[in-house]
Amino acid sequence: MLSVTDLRDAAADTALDAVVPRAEVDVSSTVSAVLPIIEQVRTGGASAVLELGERFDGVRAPALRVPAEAIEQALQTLAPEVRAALEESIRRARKVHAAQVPSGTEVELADGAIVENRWVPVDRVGLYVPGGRAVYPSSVVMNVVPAQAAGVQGLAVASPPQREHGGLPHPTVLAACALLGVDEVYAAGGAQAVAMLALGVKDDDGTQVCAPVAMVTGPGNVYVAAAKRALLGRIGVDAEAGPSEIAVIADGTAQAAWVAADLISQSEHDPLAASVLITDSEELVRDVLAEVERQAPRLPLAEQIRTALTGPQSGVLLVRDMDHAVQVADAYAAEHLEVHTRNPEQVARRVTHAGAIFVGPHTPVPLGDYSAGSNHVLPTSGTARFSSGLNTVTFLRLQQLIRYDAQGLEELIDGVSALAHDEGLEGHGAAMRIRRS
Ligand SMILES: NC(=O)c1ccc[n+]([C@@H]2O[C@H](COP(=O)([O-])OP(=O)(O)OC[C@H]3O[C@@H](n4cnc5c(N)ncnc54)[C@H](O)[C@@H]3O)[C@@H](O)[C@H]2O)c1
Ligand SMILES: N[C@H](CO)Cc1c[nH]c[nH+]1
Ligand SMILES: [Zn+2]
Repeated sequence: MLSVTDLRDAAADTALDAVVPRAEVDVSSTVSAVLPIIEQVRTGGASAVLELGERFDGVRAPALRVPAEAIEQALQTLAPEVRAALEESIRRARKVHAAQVPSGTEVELADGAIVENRWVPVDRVGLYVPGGRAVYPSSVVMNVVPAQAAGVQGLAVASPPQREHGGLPHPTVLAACALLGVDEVYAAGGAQAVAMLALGVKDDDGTQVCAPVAMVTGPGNVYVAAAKRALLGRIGVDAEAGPSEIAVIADGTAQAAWVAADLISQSEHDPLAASVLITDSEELVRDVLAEVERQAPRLPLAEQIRTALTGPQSGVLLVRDMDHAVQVADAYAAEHLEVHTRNPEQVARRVTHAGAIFVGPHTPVPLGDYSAGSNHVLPTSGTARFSSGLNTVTFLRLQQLIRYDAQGLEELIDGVSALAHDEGLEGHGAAMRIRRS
């Protein structure tokens, strides 16, 4: 299923970012498809969101805002083993995200000259929880926990209406909200959900149904990522966390069956999901390909897995050695990178471009998808070169408080006047000198 590209003889000046596998359909090529949806929500409000749900999710939600009783009912009927697993995921995630809260600092630069750095949470955020091809209660945890750790006061969750559940979001999504103390939940998916959160929507009678948020975070398919990009500026967004990706760096010591299972795991998310093996071992390539053929057809989502693994975004890259593997992995900048090598710690520390790195054979990506304590909302499509995964700081703004007294100011009046004069902005210098006693 996976095509093999041999990079061992590639010239030293080969542009690696041009040879790594990438999907043909990406966020930029999808923005034009979501603009009319955003416009429809802007002009049509809540009823437009419901209509779009009917069109894209095949069901009209009974109401956009999920009633409190439905959330409570979902918690009451949650299977005990799922509840216990969710509670453990929440417990671990809370510990990790609490440790990300930065402390403010106050710097005294001279007598009467202080700059304070303080972290302020975003007031109100919209958290997107996917629910098209699969449902993602785990994404409730991954969105809500860092937002709460940051101290965000207003949390609104949106997740697509489910036909099998009368147009409500999936009951485990609702139960996860209840466990985390979130009661503002909307039955809305895709670009229309992002637009609803960003712009706010009213009922036909003018009643506000969803108030606008300052920021939208969360993973989703390419339509969700495109809507976040289209609305950026009106709102803040987290990294582009689109169709899932896994890259595995492996050498001849790797267990082929485990590597194959992990490559398959991410490919079941989306036909656009990407699975990439980077190895210097021809023998491992042969064994992994055989394992993929053996394992994939046994899974319920076998057809989707085949589509993802045979797409241009997936493949095997045969490299010269582990140095070359690190260069290729950096060029690919995977959402998730697994390292299955003789010295996984050493190799992992050398890779700088990856949303998250899973070190060693006992740390598979699905562990991080649900319960490792790390966050699974991670940058895709090479954006790990400049973005982080969702974290507590995503929901914080660094604000500076500048406090100078007369003595502190006096020391800088001449310097600032000189700089202002040099920029041709004499009013700036004058505003300094007027304070000279
Ligand atoms: N990178 C990450 O951190 C991360 C984490 C979890 C999940 N994911 C990804 O999230 C995605 C979840 O996708 P999903 O589809 O299951 O759920 P989703 O909720 O992201 O998307 C479903 C919505 O897509 C919209 N949609 C579908 N077809 C459309 C069309 N033709 N035009 C306009 N809108 C359309 C619909 O409005 C629907 O509600 C997967 O790609 C998965 O890999 C990524
Ligand atoms: N692998 C996804 C991130 O790309 C997260 C997830 C949730 N559930 C299963 N997997
Ligand atoms: Zn996953």
